[in-house]
Amino acid sequence: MSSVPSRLTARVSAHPMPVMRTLWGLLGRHKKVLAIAAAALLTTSGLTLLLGQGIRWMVDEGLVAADVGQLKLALSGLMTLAVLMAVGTYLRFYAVSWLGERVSADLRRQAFDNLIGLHPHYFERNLSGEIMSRITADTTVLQSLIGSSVSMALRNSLMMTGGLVMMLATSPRLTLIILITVPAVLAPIMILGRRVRSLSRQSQDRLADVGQNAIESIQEIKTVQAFNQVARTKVRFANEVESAFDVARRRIAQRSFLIATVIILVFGGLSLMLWVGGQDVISGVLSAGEMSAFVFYALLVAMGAGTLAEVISEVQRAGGALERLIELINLDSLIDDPAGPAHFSAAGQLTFDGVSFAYPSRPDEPVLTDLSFHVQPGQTLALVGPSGAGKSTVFELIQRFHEPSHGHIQLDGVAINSLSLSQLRAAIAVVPQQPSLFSASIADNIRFGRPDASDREVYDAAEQAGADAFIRAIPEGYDAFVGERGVRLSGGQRQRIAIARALLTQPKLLLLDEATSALDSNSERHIQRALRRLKGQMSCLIIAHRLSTIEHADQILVIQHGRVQAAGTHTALLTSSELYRQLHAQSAG
Ligand SMILES: Nc1ncnc2c1ncn2[C@@H]1O[C@H](COP(=O)(O)OP(=O)(O)OP(=O)(O)O)[C@@H](O)[C@H]1O
Repeated sequence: MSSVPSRLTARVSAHPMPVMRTLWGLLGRHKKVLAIAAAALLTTSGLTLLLGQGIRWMVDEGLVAADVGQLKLALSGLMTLAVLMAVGTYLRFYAVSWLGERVSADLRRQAFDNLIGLHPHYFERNLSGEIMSRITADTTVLQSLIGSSVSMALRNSLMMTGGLVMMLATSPRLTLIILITVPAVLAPIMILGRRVRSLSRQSQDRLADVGQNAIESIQEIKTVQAFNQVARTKVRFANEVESAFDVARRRIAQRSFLIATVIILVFGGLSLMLWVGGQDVISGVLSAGEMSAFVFYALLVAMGAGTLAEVISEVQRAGGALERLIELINLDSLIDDPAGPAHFSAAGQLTFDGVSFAYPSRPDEPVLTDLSFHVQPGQTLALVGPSGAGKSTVFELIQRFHEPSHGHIQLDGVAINSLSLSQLRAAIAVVPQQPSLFSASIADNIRFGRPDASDREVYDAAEQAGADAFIRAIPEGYDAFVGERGVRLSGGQRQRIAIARALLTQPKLLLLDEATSALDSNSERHIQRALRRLKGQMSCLIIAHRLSTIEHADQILVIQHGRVQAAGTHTALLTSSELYRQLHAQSAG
């Protein structure tokens, strides 16, 4: 949505040098193909230049001298050159396109590899559609840059240089006229090119907005339709599309103007040259063959300049795309593995020691203040409190999605930020408030945290989570496809699959955030019995609004405004805490 500022692109455009260095680094990994491409490029350019000499030979020795033998010889020479050029061009095209595809695939992977490990806060600031457009659209721009533009630029620069040398050798006077034209061509290219570049970047950003807008509306399609917002959504989308079109239109207008300017300047110069050169041939200073060869080289130079103008603006466009990709690849995660992770074997003892925290997006609003508690291995701790008190935030901190601003969190006596993220997360399993399922089968969803689990283990976990019976009642059973984000299942069914998924990983610390809120009391009792059977094998932290579900917890923390208001067992709290009594009465009523 356009109202959300784009952080991805907030940074001012990077200096071109690091961009070129990165590009070179990426290409440098494929030295063999690069060498083939370079050799083919040099050869075909050299051969093209030789063609001019073939033409001179054909005109002077064959046509003007009226010698059929020489004409034949010249033509066979030209034909041989053409065949060699065909082979060279084949190699060049293949190698260069291969490099384009390879580098964009490498970049796509690097960007995704870095993204998937970034701190979750990053994804709150940057919309998923926008990030995906970086990985797909920007890498495609790059593929065309390396796969054609760079090669075209190099080829045309070579031709221009070679053509100019040959022109000088043929007629320095005429060359002078061309040389005067060149700066007149290059100056407007540079100025207009810069404008095209900035518009290109804007154009890419607008496109990303369009993608994000569509993704959100489609993901929330039922909300959009139920609230009768189809027409307004269409208008909003249309505005995004039109604003993207408008920037694109301005970009192509600049670019068209750039191309038109180049054509006029180049052909103006050529006409001047033909006028002067034609007079030289008439007065006998130049031979007809030399004049033909000169025109051929001049055309090469002119076409080279024209193509360069076009390619330069494309290179600039891709420069923007590459800058953004490099930004993505080099982003450091705020949550990272420590340099030397501690040696660790989890038992499930958890300690919060004076923990305070505010979300990075609202640094001045403390969500947790001086929170301390202790859970022994195998114990169950319940967190209760009004909505927004900070209970789910406690779970986020345990999983190290954020760092506390003060205080320490320890798992089995080790600070969690001195454990590697995989050590920490292997010890924990979570059932979130809104369980997320992937568009795969039920079995695959349960296996998500332990892909190598056997069918038996999957069935057992489902049984403990009270899911086995309903899964078997579905015609395809465990192979049933759950739809995107699990839309084909009910809320309670999704919750039970999420519980099965968590139990299957055999965690030492199980975090249940309103995990049974959508279940009927029968299914809920079934899960509670299963959890009691597992007591001792894992510690359990439960957030619940229905207090009847946590009455048996070893310890209950009553949290309000991010602080512990009271702590104790159910019976103790009923007498000691007014807030607990209120919450209890509300949840019972
Ligand atoms: N990503 C976030 N960025 C900024 N603020 C957040 C974020 N997530 C939660 N908050 C804020 O932090 C506070 C605590 O939220 P939290 O989800 O921990 O509450 P809770 O006690 O679990 O509530 P509930 O019982 O409704 O689930 C709330 O005021 C919420 O608005």
